[in-house]
Amino acid sequence: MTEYGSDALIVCDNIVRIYQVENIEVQALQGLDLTVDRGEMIAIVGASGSGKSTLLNVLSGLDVPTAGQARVAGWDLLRMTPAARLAYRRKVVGFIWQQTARNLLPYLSAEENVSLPMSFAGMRSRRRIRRTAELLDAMGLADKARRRPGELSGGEQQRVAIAVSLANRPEVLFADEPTGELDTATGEDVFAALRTANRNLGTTVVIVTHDSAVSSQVQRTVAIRDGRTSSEVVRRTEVDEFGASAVIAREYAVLDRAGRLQLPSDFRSSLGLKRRVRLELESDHVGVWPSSKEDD
Ligand SMILES: Nc1ncnc2c1ncn2[C@@H]1O[C@H](COP(=O)(O)OP(=O)(O)OP(=O)(O)O)[C@@H](O)[C@H]1O
Repeated sequence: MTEYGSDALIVCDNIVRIYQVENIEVQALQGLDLTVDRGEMIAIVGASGSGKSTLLNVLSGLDVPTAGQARVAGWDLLRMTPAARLAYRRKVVGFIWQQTARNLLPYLSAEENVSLPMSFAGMRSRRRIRRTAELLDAMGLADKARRRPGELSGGEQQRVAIAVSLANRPEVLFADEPTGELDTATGEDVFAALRTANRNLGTTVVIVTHDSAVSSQVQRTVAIRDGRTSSEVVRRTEVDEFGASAVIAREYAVLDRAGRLQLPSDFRSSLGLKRRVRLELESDHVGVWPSSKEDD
């Protein structure tokens, strides 16, 4: 059997993150599994406190899980030296925060902000200038390159932030509520910019969001509940016999490596499924029945 997620770009295998707050343990992630393939653009959704930000912090190298395995582009996130962690954060991943002001240096122009990570990486000036112009152009901001963040709208600032995060050609872009502070139309522009990064530049994109306009437009939406992945919606475009295309969305329960899955609570309550269930293997599905009265 091949190793779990061996061909995926991001692999989280049973990750646990426990915070200790004064003698109380908070389990922010409780055995979370997730794989993301290279080139995917996915959304992560979930109620407040379900563990989304903790997961992004782990994946972007800001935080270290208590247990489990997490790998991104071959980097083992539980076993990195401080120097490797810095290199990982500079070269392998890009990050966009919800608070627009946190993404950019206020006293630098848009082009200076985009150019900065390339200077840190030691890129020669001529290449840097060319790439800065290309990135701002791809984000639809060629005419605003000289403006400082304070002279740009919230959506324009987020698009500059996307250009900054793409500067050193990261493998993955992580965005935590990138449209959270924006109105609908501006949020759409930011989402379009992320899509450009994904489609035209080939960057894998992972977005944590409460915004249904975002989560309904990506290929896959992963739902997190109580620090675990609980379900996934996969979307694909189907063309009918008349040539009309429609997006088909299908919801799946997540099956972990050990074969465990969670039955939705409304399924359990409507059939009275409790403590144990009877399983039967059919030719193309598995049947789940309540245990018989006599055995209860
Ligand atoms: N630094 C910390 N110290 C202690 N507990 C924390 C810390 N960070 C997060 N938690 C706790 O871990 C759990 C998950 O938090 P997390 O911020 O990951 O959730 P979230 O899904 O991102 O929520 P939101 O949508 O509100 O941002 C919560 O119970 C939270 O209180």
